[in-house]
Amino acid sequence: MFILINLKAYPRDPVAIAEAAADVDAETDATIAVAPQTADLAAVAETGVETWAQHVSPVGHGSHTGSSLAERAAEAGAAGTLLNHSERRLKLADIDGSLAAAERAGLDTVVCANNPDQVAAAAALGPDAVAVEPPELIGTGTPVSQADPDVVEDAVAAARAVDDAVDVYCGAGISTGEDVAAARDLGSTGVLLASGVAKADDPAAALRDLVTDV
Ligand SMILES: O=C(CO)COP(=O)(O)O
Repeated sequence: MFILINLKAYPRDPVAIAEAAADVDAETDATIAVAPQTADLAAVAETGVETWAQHVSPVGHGSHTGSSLAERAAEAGAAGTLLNHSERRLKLADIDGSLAAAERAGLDTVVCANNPDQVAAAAALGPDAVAVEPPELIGTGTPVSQADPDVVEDAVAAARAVDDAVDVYCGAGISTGEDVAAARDLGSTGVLLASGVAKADDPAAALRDLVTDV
Protein backbone atom coordinates (compact mmCIF):
# COMPACT_ATOMS: atom_id res chain seq x y z
CA MET A 1 0.00 0.00 0.00
CA PHE A 2 1.00 3.57 -0.70
CA ILE A 3 0.27 5.83 2.28
CA LEU A 4 0.50 9.57 1.59
CA ILE A 5 0.44 11.90 4.58
CA ASN A 6 -0.82 15.30 3.40
CA LEU A 7 0.31 17.88 5.96
CA LYS A 8 -1.93 20.54 4.36
CA ALA A 9 -1.33 23.79 6.27
CA TYR A 10 -1.45 22.24 9.73
CA PRO A 11 0.86 23.83 12.31
CA ARG A 12 3.11 20.79 12.88
CA ASP A 13 6.86 20.36 12.48
CA PRO A 14 7.06 18.77 9.01
CA VAL A 15 10.59 17.45 9.57
CA ALA A 16 9.66 15.65 12.80
CA ILE A 17 6.71 13.98 11.07
CA ALA A 18 8.88 13.16 8.04
CA GLU A 19 11.53 11.56 10.26
CA ALA A 20 8.89 9.43 11.99
CA ALA A 21 7.42 8.50 8.59
CA ALA A 22 10.86 7.49 7.29
CA ASP A 23 11.37 5.27 10.36
CA VAL A 24 8.00 3.55 9.94
CA ASP A 25 8.54 3.20 6.18
CA ALA A 26 11.73 1.26 6.89
CA GLU A 27 9.82 -1.15 9.16
CA THR A 28 7.01 -2.05 6.77
CA ASP A 29 6.22 -3.23 3.23
CA ALA A 30 4.03 -0.17 2.74
CA THR A 31 5.49 2.99 1.20
CA ILE A 32 4.93 6.07 3.33
CA ALA A 33 5.24 9.48 1.70
CA VAL A 34 4.81 12.99 3.12
CA ALA A 35 3.38 16.04 1.31
CA PRO A 36 4.42 19.22 3.18
CA GLN A 37 4.01 22.88 2.31
CA THR A 38 6.09 23.91 -0.74
CA ALA A 39 8.55 25.82 1.46
CA ASP A 40 9.27 22.62 3.41
CA LEU A 41 9.86 20.26 0.47
CA ALA A 42 13.66 20.28 0.63
CA ALA A 43 13.84 19.88 4.42
CA VAL A 44 11.38 16.99 4.32
CA ALA A 45 13.18 15.32 1.40
CA GLU A 46 16.44 15.51 3.36
CA THR A 47 15.01 13.11 5.95
CA GLY A 48 14.97 10.45 3.23
CA VAL A 49 11.19 10.03 3.26
CA GLU A 50 9.43 9.96 -0.10
CA THR A 51 8.34 13.57 -0.54
CA TRP A 52 5.37 14.90 -2.49
CA ALA A 53 4.20 18.38 -3.42
CA GLN A 54 0.61 19.29 -2.55
CA HIS A 55 0.18 21.05 -5.92
CA VAL A 56 2.16 22.26 -8.92
CA SER A 57 1.10 24.97 -11.36
CA PRO A 58 0.29 24.32 -15.03
CA VAL A 59 3.25 26.43 -16.16
CA GLY A 60 6.94 26.18 -16.93
CA HIS A 61 9.74 28.69 -16.30
CA GLY A 62 8.73 32.26 -17.20
CA SER A 63 6.59 35.18 -16.06
CA HIS A 64 4.23 33.35 -13.68
CA THR A 65 4.23 35.18 -10.34
CA GLY A 66 2.96 33.12 -7.42
CA SER A 67 3.27 29.83 -9.25
CA SER A 68 4.59 26.54 -7.86
CA LEU A 69 6.95 25.22 -10.51
CA ALA A 70 7.05 21.45 -10.97
CA GLU A 71 10.74 21.74 -11.84
CA ARG A 72 11.53 23.45 -8.53
CA ALA A 73 9.54 20.85 -6.58
CA ALA A 74 11.55 18.11 -8.27
CA GLU A 75 14.83 19.93 -7.64
CA ALA A 76 13.86 20.28 -3.97
CA GLY A 77 13.55 16.50 -3.78
CA ALA A 78 9.88 15.82 -4.50
CA ALA A 79 9.08 12.50 -6.14
CA GLY A 80 5.51 13.36 -6.99
CA THR A 81 2.65 15.79 -6.67
CA LEU A 82 -1.01 15.83 -5.73
CA LEU A 83 -3.23 17.69 -8.16
CA ASN A 84 -6.83 18.91 -7.90
CA HIS A 85 -7.12 18.22 -4.17
CA SER A 86 -10.57 19.03 -2.82
CA GLU A 87 -9.01 22.06 -1.09
CA ARG A 88 -7.11 23.09 -4.27
CA ARG A 89 -9.54 22.45 -7.09
CA LEU A 90 -8.40 23.14 -10.67
CA LYS A 91 -10.15 23.70 -13.98
CA LEU A 92 -9.94 20.71 -16.34
CA ALA A 93 -7.45 22.49 -18.60
CA ASP A 94 -5.28 23.30 -15.58
CA ILE A 95 -5.28 19.68 -14.37
CA ASP A 96 -4.10 18.71 -17.84
CA GLY A 97 -1.46 21.49 -17.82
CA SER A 98 -0.25 20.59 -14.33
CA LEU A 99 0.02 16.93 -15.33
CA ALA A 100 2.14 17.95 -18.31
CA ALA A 101 4.32 20.13 -16.06
CA ALA A 102 4.74 17.29 -13.55
CA GLU A 103 5.63 14.82 -16.29
CA ARG A 104 8.23 17.23 -17.75
CA ALA A 105 9.78 17.49 -14.29
CA GLY A 106 9.70 13.72 -13.70
CA LEU A 107 7.15 13.87 -10.87
CA ASP A 108 4.63 11.10 -10.24
CA THR A 109 1.05 12.32 -10.16
CA VAL A 110 -2.12 11.66 -8.15
CA VAL A 111 -5.23 13.50 -9.35
CA CYS A 112 -7.87 13.81 -6.64
CA ALA A 113 -11.59 13.62 -7.35
CA ASN A 114 -14.85 13.82 -5.39
CA ASN A 115 -16.67 10.83 -6.85
CA PRO A 116 -16.41 7.97 -9.38
CA ASP A 117 -17.50 10.11 -12.37
CA GLN A 118 -14.73 12.59 -11.65
CA VAL A 119 -12.34 9.67 -11.12
CA ALA A 120 -13.13 8.45 -14.65
CA ALA A 121 -12.53 11.93 -16.07
CA ALA A 122 -9.28 12.26 -14.13
CA ALA A 123 -8.10 8.80 -15.26
CA ALA A 124 -8.67 9.85 -18.88
CA LEU A 125 -5.97 12.50 -18.47
CA GLY A 126 -3.35 9.79 -17.84
CA PRO A 127 -2.02 10.42 -14.32
CA ASP A 128 -0.12 7.73 -12.44
CA ALA A 129 -2.98 7.48 -9.95
CA VAL A 130 -6.35 8.95 -9.07
CA ALA A 131 -7.71 9.35 -5.54
CA VAL A 132 -11.36 9.48 -4.56
CA GLU A 133 -11.95 11.71 -1.53
CA PRO A 134 -15.57 12.58 -0.69
CA PRO A 135 -15.26 16.18 0.56
CA GLU A 136 -17.94 15.75 3.21
CA LEU A 137 -15.80 13.12 4.99
CA ILE A 138 -12.49 15.00 4.88
CA GLY A 139 -11.29 15.89 8.37
CA THR A 140 -14.19 14.12 10.08
CA GLY A 141 -12.31 11.06 11.37
CA THR A 142 -15.04 8.92 9.77
CA PRO A 143 -13.20 6.77 7.23
CA VAL A 144 -14.45 6.68 3.65
CA SER A 145 -13.77 2.95 3.65
CA GLN A 146 -16.44 2.50 6.38
CA ALA A 147 -18.85 5.37 5.72
CA ASP A 148 -19.02 4.94 1.95
CA PRO A 149 -17.37 1.70 0.78
CA ASP A 150 -19.37 1.81 -2.49
CA VAL A 151 -17.70 5.05 -3.53
CA VAL A 152 -14.29 3.35 -3.28
CA GLU A 153 -15.36 0.25 -5.20
CA ASP A 154 -17.14 2.36 -7.83
CA ALA A 155 -14.07 4.59 -8.18
CA VAL A 156 -11.88 1.54 -8.77
CA ALA A 157 -14.30 0.25 -11.43
CA ALA A 158 -14.58 3.70 -13.05
CA ALA A 159 -10.83 4.09 -13.34
CA ARG A 160 -10.36 0.50 -14.59
CA ALA A 161 -12.95 1.11 -17.33
CA VAL A 162 -10.92 4.05 -18.62
CA ASP A 163 -7.33 2.93 -18.09
CA ASP A 164 -6.33 -0.04 -15.98
CA ALA A 165 -2.75 1.23 -15.67
CA VAL A 166 -3.94 4.06 -13.39
CA ASP A 167 -3.71 3.24 -9.67
CA VAL A 168 -6.69 4.10 -7.49
CA TYR A 169 -6.34 5.48 -3.99
CA CYS A 170 -8.91 6.73 -1.52
CA GLY A 171 -8.91 9.22 1.29
CA ALA A 172 -10.98 11.11 3.89
CA GLY A 173 -11.18 10.20 7.54
CA ILE A 174 -8.57 7.42 7.34
CA SER A 175 -6.65 7.23 10.61
CA THR A 176 -6.04 3.61 11.66
CA GLY A 177 -4.52 0.41 10.35
CA GLU A 178 -8.05 -1.01 10.18
CA ASP A 179 -9.06 1.85 7.83
CA VAL A 180 -6.05 1.21 5.60
CA ALA A 181 -6.80 -2.53 5.44
CA ALA A 182 -10.46 -1.80 4.62
CA ALA A 183 -9.37 0.54 1.80
CA ARG A 184 -7.10 -2.18 0.43
CA ASP A 185 -9.89 -4.78 0.62
CA LEU A 186 -12.12 -2.45 -1.45
CA GLY A 187 -9.54 -2.48 -4.26
CA SER A 188 -7.60 0.65 -3.48
CA THR A 189 -3.79 0.40 -3.64
CA GLY A 190 -3.13 3.48 -1.56
CA VAL A 191 -4.61 5.99 0.87
CA LEU A 192 -4.32 9.73 1.38
CA LEU A 193 -4.70 11.09 4.89
CA ALA A 194 -4.01 14.22 6.85
CA SER A 195 -5.60 14.85 10.24
CA GLY A 196 -5.08 11.28 11.51
CA VAL A 197 -1.35 12.07 11.65
CA ALA A 198 -1.06 15.86 11.46
CA LYS A 199 -3.50 16.39 14.36
CA ALA A 200 -2.44 13.35 16.40
CA ASP A 201 -0.96 13.85 19.89
CA ASP A 202 1.71 11.32 18.90
CA PRO A 203 2.21 11.30 15.10
CA ALA A 204 4.83 8.52 15.26
CA ALA A 205 2.36 6.21 17.06
CA ALA A 206 -0.37 7.16 14.58
CA LEU A 207 1.95 6.30 11.67
CA ARG A 208 2.85 2.95 13.24
CA ASP A 209 -0.81 2.10 13.70
CA LEU A 210 -1.51 2.78 9.99
CA VAL A 211 0.75 -0.07 8.87
CA THR A 212 -0.36 -2.73 11.34
CA ASP A 213 -2.13 -4.79 8.64
CA VAL A 214 -0.36 -4.08 5.34
O1 LIG B 1 -7.74 15.49 2.40
C1 LIG B 1 -7.26 14.46 2.82
C2 LIG B 1 -5.99 13.90 2.32
O2 LIG B 1 -5.55 14.55 1.18
C3 LIG B 1 -7.92 13.71 3.90
O3 LIG B 1 -7.92 14.48 5.04
P1 LIG B 1 -8.25 13.78 6.45
O4 LIG B 1 -7.35 12.59 6.56
O5 LIG B 1 -7.95 14.85 7.45
O6 LIG B 1 -9.69 13.39 6.39
